[in-house]
Amino acid sequence: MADVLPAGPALPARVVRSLDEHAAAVLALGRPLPAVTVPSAQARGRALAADVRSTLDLPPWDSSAMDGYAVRSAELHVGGALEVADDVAAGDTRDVRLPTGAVARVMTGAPVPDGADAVLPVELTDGGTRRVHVQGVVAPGAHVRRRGEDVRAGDVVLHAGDVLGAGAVGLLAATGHAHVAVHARPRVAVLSTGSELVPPGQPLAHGQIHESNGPQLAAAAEAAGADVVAVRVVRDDVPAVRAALAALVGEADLVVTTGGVSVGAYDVVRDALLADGAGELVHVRMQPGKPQAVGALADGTPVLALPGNPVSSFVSFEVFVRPLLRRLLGARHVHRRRLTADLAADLRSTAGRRRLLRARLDWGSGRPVAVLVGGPGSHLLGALAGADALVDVPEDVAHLAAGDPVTVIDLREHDA
Ligand SMILES: Nc1nc2c(c(=O)[nH]1)N[C@H]1C(S)=C(S)[C@@H](COP(=O)(O)OP(=O)(O)OC[C@H]3O[C@@H](n4cnc5c(N)ncnc54)[C@H](O)[C@@H]3O)O[C@H]1N2
Ligand code: MOO
Repeated sequence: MADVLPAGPALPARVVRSLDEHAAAVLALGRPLPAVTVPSAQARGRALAADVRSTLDLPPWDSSAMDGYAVRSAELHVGGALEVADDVAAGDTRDVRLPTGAVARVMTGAPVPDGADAVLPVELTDGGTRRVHVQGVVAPGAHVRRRGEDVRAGDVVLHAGDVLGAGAVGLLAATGHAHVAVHARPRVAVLSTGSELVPPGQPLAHGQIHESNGPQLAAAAEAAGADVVAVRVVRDDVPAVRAALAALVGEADLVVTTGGVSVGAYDVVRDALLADGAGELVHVRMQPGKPQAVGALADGTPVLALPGNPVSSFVSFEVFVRPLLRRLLGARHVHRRRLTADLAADLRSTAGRRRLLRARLDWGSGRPVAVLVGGPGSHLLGALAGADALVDVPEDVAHLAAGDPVTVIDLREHDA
């Protein structure tokens, strides 16, 4: 499969890989980080390190689903009246027993007294507080939430590898877990290289541009669950890049760089990683994202070197960095969801390289239609913010027609 491009006179050799081959090689660099215990209320976005079992039945006792009266359903007759023997609000901790021939007023979420088998909603009565006039009847079991009907004590309610969304945080609290074991968040350092880069907010001289890959990658890493510990910029100078990488030893679980991995005279990340001995240059048969490199810090921390073009670094993050981050995070599902969409317009590609094209999904007709945005150039940032999907054009496809089904990578954030 993978072969090696012949090195030109001055260029180091590159491994040639398909996108999937390189993605698999990158994913193999990481394993889930060790477990840590965190307050459940702060666990959103974290991946569980172990299965979680409920400590109790849910509901923990029979409870009322309606405001009304706890009754013996057999005692109800339209037009009849019954004594209201008790009044049970939510939070009432007494053990109440319903006398024969009487009802107890109950509120939603209140315990249903022993002896009652149903709740008569207040709307089916005159709302009386001493005696209540019955205007309708209910069947046994009506409006009673049975103990344990939702969750049983000891049930596994969440699984190792689940990434916790808001619903899971609620479930942890409801099942009695103040703390939970999750994997540590991956610490990510981002290093942008380029002597042309100037921070946003500072004036640009001719030949300079604002540094945008750093903030972009940091935001993408945070959205993937990482803890971004550094976003730094280095000029195109091999010793400076090596020093910047060395300074990250012990600080990060993953280093992501951009720029300087191609074939230019000042492609310094390439040279710095090779100089450190652990570097591998890769030519991925894809566009954008062709030039890639992988290396390691002195302590073995992986370094993923992405191309500098903003769209290339964005797409490379999606298909190479993000799955590895999700693996470090401990997530069971490391890949984005894929959907089938209809292509909005004809598309030409180049057989021999996989294309990942930015698109916006139009759901107006009920099924997704992929509208390409931003054009093919890897420098075209203008429309990037409007893309919520990447159309995946296989290596061997040169033409697709409007209406053709295509696989798209769904970039929208989902829990789990
Ligand atoms: N002769 C060849 N030239 C290029 C080839 C090739 O095969 N032969 N490949 C092209 C492809 S494809 C890509 S992708 C780029 C990747 O190059 P590098 O990774 O070495 O990136 P740079 O040259 O440093 O920068 C490329 C481009 O992106 C801008 N950039 C870089 N960093 C940032 C940043 N942090 N924020 C915003 N913009 C950034 C930079 O100014 C350049 O315009 O190489 C092609 N060339
Ligand atoms: O492969 Mo480069 O990433 O297009 O611009």
